[in-house]
Amino acid sequence: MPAHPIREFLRCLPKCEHHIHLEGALTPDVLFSLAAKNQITLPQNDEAFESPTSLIERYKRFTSLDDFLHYYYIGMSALVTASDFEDLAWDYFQHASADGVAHAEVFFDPQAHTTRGIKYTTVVEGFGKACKRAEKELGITTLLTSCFLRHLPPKDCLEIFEDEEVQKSYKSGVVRAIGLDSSEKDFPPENFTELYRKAKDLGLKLTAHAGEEAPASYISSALHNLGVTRIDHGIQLINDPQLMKKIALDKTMLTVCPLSNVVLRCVDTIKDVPIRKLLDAGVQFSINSDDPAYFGGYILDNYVAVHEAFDLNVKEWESIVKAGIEGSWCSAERKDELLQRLHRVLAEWKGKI
Ligand SMILES: Nc1ncnc2[nH]cnc12
Ligand SMILES: [Zn+2]
Repeated sequence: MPAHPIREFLRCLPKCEHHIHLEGALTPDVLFSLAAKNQITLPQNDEAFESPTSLIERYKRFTSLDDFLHYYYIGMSALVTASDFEDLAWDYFQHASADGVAHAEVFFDPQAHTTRGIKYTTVVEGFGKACKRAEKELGITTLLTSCFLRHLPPKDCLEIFEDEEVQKSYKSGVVRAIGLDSSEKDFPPENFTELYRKAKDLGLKLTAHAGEEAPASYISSALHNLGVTRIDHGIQLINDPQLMKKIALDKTMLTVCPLSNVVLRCVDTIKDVPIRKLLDAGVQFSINSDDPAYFGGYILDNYVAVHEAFDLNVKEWESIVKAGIEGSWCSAERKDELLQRLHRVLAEWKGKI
């Protein structure tokens, strides 16, 4: 028997990760070494940037989503070359593989790089190479999602969406989905209706962060005005029972990020993440890491934290992992393969936990 049987059981489950910002996998150590290599000056008037250790300490004291985003955008300014992006994503995929991730749908923020003079093609070349390598060497199927920064003017988002290289990446299938992220309050989904209409016309998959800090009305707006088929975070859904019923009925998946919600103070403790309420209401959701280098854990740490807080039984874990597989944007064959793998793992663990 392994020393930590529950952790090992959760590791063995064929997990799908749907909510991980690749830039959020940039650890303080890598951030400092890239900044030195690329001659990027980190803020000198903020003592958090004295060393990787002081940065880690600062990450323990985030007060809100915006407080985190301030550090997130500074951190990613150290990324310059295609190989910086590739190494970052490869580091994430290795962690994901060690945690038993079978399929990973990963976000990146093009505008956070193009607005500081990095070419979109550089970013996509690096991330794309790491995705291919993860498929080949780790057996993880992948999907790249380009997120738009909602704190920027919608016309800027449209402009980058229409850029020739960006369009090429969609049409070639290197990037297959769009998302909406960054500061949430005061930047409602309906501002991006035209962008999402155009993305839908291209056949891209659609998701958006909604109901992380802002109210459940952001979730209904993302569904109705943007036509998304998935909601990132969505924890405020529990404040709108009618909408919760509809989301359960439609099998719209939420990508819940428990450690993130605690660190960014959307909830007080993991026990306040509405896992039990979502399960009881029959809402489909997956469990994800969001920004693992900033929130103290990768996907398995999130699974373990949920297990410790809610003491879920095997049936409940089966339904969560199954929802993640069924809600993934991979092929029907891949879903079947993962469902079969899930059944094998459950059979192997029967009676052991
Ligand atoms: N949790 C989060 N919410 C919104 N935007 C983000 N970008 C990276 N992490 C994010
Ligand atoms: Zn996120």
